[in-house]
Amino acid sequence: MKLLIKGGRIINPADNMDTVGDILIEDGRIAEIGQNLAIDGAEILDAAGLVVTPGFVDMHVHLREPGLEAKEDIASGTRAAAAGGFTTVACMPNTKPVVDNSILVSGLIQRGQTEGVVNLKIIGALSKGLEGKELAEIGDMIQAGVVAISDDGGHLDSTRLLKTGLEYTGMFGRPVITHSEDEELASEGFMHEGEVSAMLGLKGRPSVAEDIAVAKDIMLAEYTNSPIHIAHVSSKGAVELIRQAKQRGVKVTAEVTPHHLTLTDDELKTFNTAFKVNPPLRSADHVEALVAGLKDGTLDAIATDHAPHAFEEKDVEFRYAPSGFAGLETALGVVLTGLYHTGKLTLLEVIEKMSYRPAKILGLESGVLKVGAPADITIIDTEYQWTVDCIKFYTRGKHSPFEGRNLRGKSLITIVNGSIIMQNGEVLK
Ligand SMILES: NC(=O)N[C@@H](CC(=O)O)C(=O)O
Repeated sequence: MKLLIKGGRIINPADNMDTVGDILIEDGRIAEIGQNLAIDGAEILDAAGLVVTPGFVDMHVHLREPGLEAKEDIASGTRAAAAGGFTTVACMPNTKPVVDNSILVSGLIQRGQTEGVVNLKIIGALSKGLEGKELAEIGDMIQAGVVAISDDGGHLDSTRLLKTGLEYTGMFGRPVITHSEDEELASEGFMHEGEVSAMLGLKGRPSVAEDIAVAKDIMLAEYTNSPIHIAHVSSKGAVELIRQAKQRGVKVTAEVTPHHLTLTDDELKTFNTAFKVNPPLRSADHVEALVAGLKDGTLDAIATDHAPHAFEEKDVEFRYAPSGFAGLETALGVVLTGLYHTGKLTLLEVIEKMSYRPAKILGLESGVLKVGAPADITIIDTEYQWTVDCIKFYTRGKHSPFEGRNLRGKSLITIVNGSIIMQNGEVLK
């Protein structure tokens, strides 16, 4: 089967390519990139006026399988990914049971192949049951194919366990991904600690809880000389700590979410649970530092932290609602509207942080447009205007902090391993 994408603006961050041209796909891989390609028998996809990019890679999603399928499962979550322009997602192990052994990992990889419509990568737990007491079967899970190890959902407060986990995971060249928020300071809070939390009378999760945890986690990575990846960075202190660590040569990478880059704690004034998330939405000074950190490369990747919950779980009083919300279907629109159309990031930078960088961090072959690479491609319209309507989401998580917002920019076509799986917003499988 041959597919020819014609006349699109091809942006490939790996080699700073930004040119109008054609891409030929054959047998699931990129066969040729060039001008005016004419191939007999190829299906033609007209991309004139559109941007052709490496398929997006979301290195931080919660697909809730196994055990929490009322919130999401691999079928619904990977369809949401396809709708959002993602061709690969890596799912976190905070499921029921926790993904902390190779049997579960192999099962999920298999489910990904039968139920998933995009490439599914698995992240295994660092501690058994996410309890922070004993190491999970890290070596076995890496052999079974996990791309990283993480106790995401909470901070691994045990320095001893994190040190051993880093040493062990580092031996395999894989990163430990940390949810860096000091539990003792943060766990009783509902939102960012600051003026707004004082006004609302809600206990806060102070930014220093994140700073302390990031400092500690980076020190352990530096000591063990092992790769660490800081998930969903949200505080300006954390950005500065990561910046300094990179200058010292620590093997640290970091991600930031579309919501932390564009929303502040002001939104919480409505007590709308769609804005409740960990780490919390912070004040404008933090948001500014995150955008600056993304721009200067301190923060490597944009990841959604797609964390869907069942409608009725979120539809309760603020205090009782679980943290997290759907992110896969709004990510590109939010980032283009908030960062690209405002001139804060170039289009190449946006694409780099949504495809090339996260693929590199996870050691994937994708994230690039080059001959021989898997044909994972996203075609986007940067000018497409649309309004977020959660009811239309493919994800089961029908809460989004962007509900009702007008966004500019959308992925129109998602191609996974050479097959078109989403076209004009509709997932075809
Ligand atoms: N990000 C969130 O607010 N929620 C995540 C877990 C977490 O990282 O707290 C979830 O799994 O629901």
